[in-house]
Amino acid sequence: MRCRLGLKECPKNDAGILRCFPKIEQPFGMVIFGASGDLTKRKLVPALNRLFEAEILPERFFVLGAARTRMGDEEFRSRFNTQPDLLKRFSYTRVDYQNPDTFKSLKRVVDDLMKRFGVRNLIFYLSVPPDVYVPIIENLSKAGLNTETSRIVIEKPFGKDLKSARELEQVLQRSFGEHQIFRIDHYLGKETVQNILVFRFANFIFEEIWNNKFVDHVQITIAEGIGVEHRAGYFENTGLLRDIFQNHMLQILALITMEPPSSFNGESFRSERVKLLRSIRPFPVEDLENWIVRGQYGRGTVNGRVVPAYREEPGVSKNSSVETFVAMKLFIDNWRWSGVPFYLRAGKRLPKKVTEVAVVFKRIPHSIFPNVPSKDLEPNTIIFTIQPNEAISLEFQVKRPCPGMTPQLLSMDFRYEDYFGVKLPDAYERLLLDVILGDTTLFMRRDDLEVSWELLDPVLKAWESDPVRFEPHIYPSGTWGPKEADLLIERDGRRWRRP
Ligand SMILES: NC(=O)C1=CN([C@@H]2O[C@H](COP(=O)(O)OP(=O)(O)OC[C@H]3O[C@@H](n4cnc5c(N)ncnc54)[C@H](OP(=O)(O)O)[C@@H]3O)[C@@H](O)[C@H]2O)C=CC1
Ligand SMILES: O=C1O[C@H](COP(=O)(O)O)[C@@H](O)[C@H](O)[C@H]1O
Repeated sequence: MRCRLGLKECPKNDAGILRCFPKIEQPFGMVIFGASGDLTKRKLVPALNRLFEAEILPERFFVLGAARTRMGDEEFRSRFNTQPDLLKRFSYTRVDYQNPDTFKSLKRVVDDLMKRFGVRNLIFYLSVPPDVYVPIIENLSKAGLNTETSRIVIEKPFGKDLKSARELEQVLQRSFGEHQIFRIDHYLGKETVQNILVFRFANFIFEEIWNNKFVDHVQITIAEGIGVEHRAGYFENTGLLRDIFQNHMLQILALITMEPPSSFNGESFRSERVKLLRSIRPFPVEDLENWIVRGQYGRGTVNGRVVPAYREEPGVSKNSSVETFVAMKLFIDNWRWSGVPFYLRAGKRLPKKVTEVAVVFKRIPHSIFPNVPSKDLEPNTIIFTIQPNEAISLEFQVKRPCPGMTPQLLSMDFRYEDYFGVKLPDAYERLLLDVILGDTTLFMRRDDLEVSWELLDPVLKAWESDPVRFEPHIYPSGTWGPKEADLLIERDGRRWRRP
């Protein structure tokens, strides 16, 4: 099938990197608040660099870093390993996020850059901890920078709870139109996450079995081997539930379970996603421990390296009760999924970095094979390996090539890199492109946030109200979390996959 560029094959450069986005015509300026931080260095600038190398970015654009850290243009540029011609478009200015006067100076700097580069469209990227969003938005408005042609990108976790998320939305709506607001969850930019939709809705056979008549349970794992790194300033005020579940986990769950939208573009896709989130059963706070397990990594060994406990990390309180691991069980109360348990887990300092979804089907009702009871036959499973080694696998039974009738489980695997022969574009490449183009399809809508916080707020409040009862269970780094997380699924007669 030909793609929107009319190509039957995905073009790639000699490094095997996918190069098939159309060149953008309209000029833009991007102001990155918090540009001295981790996201800018690890994700935003590398994504801009790849778009630049692919000659996708327009001739006229600039990037202005804005943060409190004192540095000049050259020091800012020296932080990044990118094409020199790209760095020529980078500059830096100091701002105090709380001080309106510094935003007046910022406007002077921006106006000058807009003249120099012939730019009208401004993008403000808030790559700062959530606590700082509101003052930045209000000061952009006071300085008159929130023009009709400007756009604003808000990073997850979109506030800290339902109340602050609503306050953030009110401030946002006062300063920008809905079409100008890009609430980013970068998992939606991942090719493998988007492919869940193509797998489900471009193939007839899977949708017919994608329900409680055939599915026994679903497991979603978002595991990381890294710890909090140098992000204690953010993470100590956030925790794993806000950092990963309120956004990435719930978005993946929604794509796996939502009803088919009438169209991918426009509001239909986003509406079906929100409809699904609304059907998740609220957690019973009276016996929350039976539904949600909190963990915090202790000392241990990851990939052969001895690592410190969370509480020993720089910037972390010595008696911090912030969770670095969460496992939960939930139900989706609708016709399609009624009665099917969903087991979700995410954490830091686990044995490896892997994100996968496993749709586990029911066992056969009766075995016709001598000495092979149905309980010994592993069920069919469809596994979406979101990252790394991106793939989709189907596990099924075949006959072992020997006398008798002995089934053997094997896996049929589609691996992106083997099949397409390209390295997948990073999520931020696609999402930055969509921001520049003004396409909000892969971004969160305000009701996405409303619903996800409505679901998790009672959990956060319960944890805060009884810190002793909900003290996180310490687990050794390099393990799959506290044993309580295993009990969560094992008491239902199931077990976590070891991806
Ligand atoms: N890092 C990641 O992998 C990802 C991060 N995100 C989101 O992106 C945003 C930024 O993340 P990240 O770059 O990792 O964050 P950082 O902790 O690196 O903070 C970014 C910048 O914000 C400023 N900052 C840090 N703490 C405070 C504070 N308490 N008050 C005011 N300013 C502060 C600092 O700049 P200065 O002091 O110079 O002003 C810092 O360089 C967050 O909302 C995060 O959830 C989303 C996906 C992935
Ligand atoms: O949003 C976040 O995501 C990263 C993991 O992103 P990935 O694309 O590498 O899976 C996580 O490390 C970070 O804590 C969180 O803020």
